[in-house]
Amino acid sequence: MTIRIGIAGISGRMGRLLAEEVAAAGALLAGGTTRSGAAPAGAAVLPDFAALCAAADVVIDFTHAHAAAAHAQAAAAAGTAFILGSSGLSAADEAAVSAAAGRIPIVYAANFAPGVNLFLAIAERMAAALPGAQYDAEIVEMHHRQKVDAPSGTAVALGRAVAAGRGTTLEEAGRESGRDGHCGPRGTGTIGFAALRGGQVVGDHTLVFAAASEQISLTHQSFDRRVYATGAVRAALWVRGRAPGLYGMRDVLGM
Ligand SMILES: NC(=O)C1=CN([C@@H]2O[C@H](COP(=O)(O)OP(=O)(O)OC[C@H]3O[C@@H](n4cnc5c(N)ncnc54)[C@H](OP(=O)(O)O)[C@@H]3O)[C@@H](O)[C@H]2O)C=CC1
Ligand SMILES: O=C(O)C1=N[C@H](C(=O)O)C[C@H](O)C1
Repeated sequence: MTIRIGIAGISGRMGRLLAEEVAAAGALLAGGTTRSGAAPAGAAVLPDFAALCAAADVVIDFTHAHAAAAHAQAAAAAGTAFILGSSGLSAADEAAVSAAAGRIPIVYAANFAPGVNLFLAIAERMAAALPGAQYDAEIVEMHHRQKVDAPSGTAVALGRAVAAGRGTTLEEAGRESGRDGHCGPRGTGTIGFAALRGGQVVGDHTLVFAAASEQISLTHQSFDRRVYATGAVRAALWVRGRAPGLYGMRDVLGM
């Protein structure tokens, strides 16, 4: 049976592209939700997120962190698989998403681009080989001027990958961000973040390992946010029929 895919926030930058990619994949666009914008022509607008879940086999959500927990709970109540791309979730939001994944399959990814997911795997391996006592890990990201959260979800995921490679967590290693004024020297083993905003940059991420006598950097750049939409629709096709659980894009890609 043709898969029915619903899109939360269908009038947003990602929502519009997702609607196009659902059609391009030969899936059925079950409709979308929007509070203020105009939905793409031909897309049914559902009154709320619960109605969207009732109309769809899988719902894709690229809206806002503040909606993530409630959306995951509503998807679980409806038994609808859930693809979550929103960034900037708090620890409590992520705990609610994990709890919902006890009842439905959820794919939650900071970034749905294949190259970024390879970057995350490489970051973990690099960090394992470059100890924090000698190599300072710094993550620099740049995005369009409309982005509302910082650092980006992808930057945080890179920080988590570095920490995992060093056998710790980002919380234990410590985050350094927003350096300004007399902020003191850098902490050994911490992970630094810097966020740039401007123009219409789709998404640039650089991971730097800087030591006393050498430095290595790895950069990923997205030139078209359609890469995220294609990845999210791929995840939606993959997730149907899966057992409940919290999956990542690396599961979808078989990495
Ligand atoms: N994981 C990934 O690969 C990617 C993640 N993202 C993330 O996706 C999210 C959306 O990005 P983008 O499309 O650029 O943003 P936009 O602001 O263009 O779109 C978001 C849409 O969500 C709706 N929305 C906003 N807040 C809420 C809310 N509290 N509840 C319900 N709906 C809401 C708005 O529509 P309306 O007002 O009509 O309801 C809006 O149109 C961001 O968190 C971004 O970081 C973006 C790209 C890739
Ligand atoms: O808001 C965006 O645009 C993006 N958000 C995601 C993030 O926060 O990492 C993914 C991508 O970088 C684009």
